[in-house]
Amino acid sequence: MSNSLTYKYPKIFKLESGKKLRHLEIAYQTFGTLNVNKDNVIWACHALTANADVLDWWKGLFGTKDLFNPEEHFIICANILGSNYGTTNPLSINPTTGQPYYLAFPEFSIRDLAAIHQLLADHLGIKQVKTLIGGSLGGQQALEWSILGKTEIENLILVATNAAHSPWGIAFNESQRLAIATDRTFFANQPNGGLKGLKTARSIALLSYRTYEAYNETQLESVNDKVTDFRASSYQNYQGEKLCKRFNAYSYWYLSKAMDSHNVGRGRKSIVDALKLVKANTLVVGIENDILFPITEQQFLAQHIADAQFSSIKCAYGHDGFLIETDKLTNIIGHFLKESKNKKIIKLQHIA
Ligand SMILES: CC(=O)SCCNC(=O)CCNC(=O)[C@H](O)C(C)(C)COP(=O)(O)OP(=O)(O)OC[C@H]1O[C@@H](n2cnc3c(N)ncnc32)[C@H](O)[C@@H]1OP(=O)(O)O
Ligand SMILES: N[C@@H](CCO)C(=O)O
Repeated sequence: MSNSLTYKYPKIFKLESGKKLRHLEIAYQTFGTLNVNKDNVIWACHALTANADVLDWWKGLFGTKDLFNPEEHFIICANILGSNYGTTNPLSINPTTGQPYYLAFPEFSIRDLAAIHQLLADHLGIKQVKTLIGGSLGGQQALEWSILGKTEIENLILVATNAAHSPWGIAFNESQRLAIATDRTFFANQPNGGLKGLKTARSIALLSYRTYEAYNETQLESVNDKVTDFRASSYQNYQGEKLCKRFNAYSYWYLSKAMDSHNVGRGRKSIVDALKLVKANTLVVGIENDILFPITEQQFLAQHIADAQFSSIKCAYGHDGFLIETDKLTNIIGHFLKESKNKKIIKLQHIA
């Protein structure tokens, strides 16, 4: 039912910056079967450190017993450029030197990630996506892809994301890169270069993914006499080390820069004009106490994307709630998709 595949793009991929990437490989997974009408595609875009296995990291929303069910849908998720889960990334071999790229990897943008989704869709012969969904950096890609307008996207679901990355978000990312850059091994260009820095970067990032309340709920001490060795300290260390076991500092560096670059208004008349280019039935979901992508950003998206619906969920976790609150997302998205289907039937009846 699930397939792990790689598409080797036969041409040179031209990045938004004008730089060129040879030997682009896109690692992706599919779940389920494309139906005869080719109209059951659900395309998920992953966030910063996830991978193409959407049934693993978004379980509860994607799975045999879930809303996006591979027995009914053809689910596709591609690992993004720069990430270390199979797609071309800074540790891949640079065909010019025969050595891994490391810091010679070209910088890329969210728009490049969207263009690569388009390449894969073309390769798979997919002209229509029933539902395109992404949260956080995944939502940024989904939005850019919808604006690109080359594939017909029936439903677009944007969760905890924005139209342009905020100064606040960029400042968080820059602080994480500063942490990586203090680790001199990062500049030695070796597979585990910068890991100490990456640990600190994840610790900083976590503060933006969680909330004051979440730390109180999970890390409060049960005794009052401690002066050191706090649970919250151990949690930060643990989370930093956990990421270092499955990621690398170079991918993190480049992906965080791509996130900073996100601005749908770039090279277009304005952000508002760019949002007007979205043709899909759109649902925007915000998390009420998300400090990284505050709810005003999703309200803005819903205000400027034609006929978009807006919904919010409560989650003590904050931003990472988009990965955790799958029951709430299932309710909201399920309802939206039902309404969207009814609207389509009424439209078709009208035409007939
Ligand atoms: C190959 C792959 O694994 S890639 C796919 C996995 N990653 C992704 O998809 C990226 C997106 N996912 C995420 O960002 C996260 O997994 C989330 C947001 C969904 C959940 O985060 P989690 O870290 O699981 O939850 P939370 O913040 O509550 O932390 C729980 C962990 O911290 C540990 N922990 C909690 N308190 C402490 C403490 N005081 N000291 C040390 N460790 C602690 C728990 O034991 C638990 O450990 P575990 O992850 O080994 O089970
Ligand atoms: N926790 C998410 C990032 C939040 O956008 C991840 O590690 O991918």
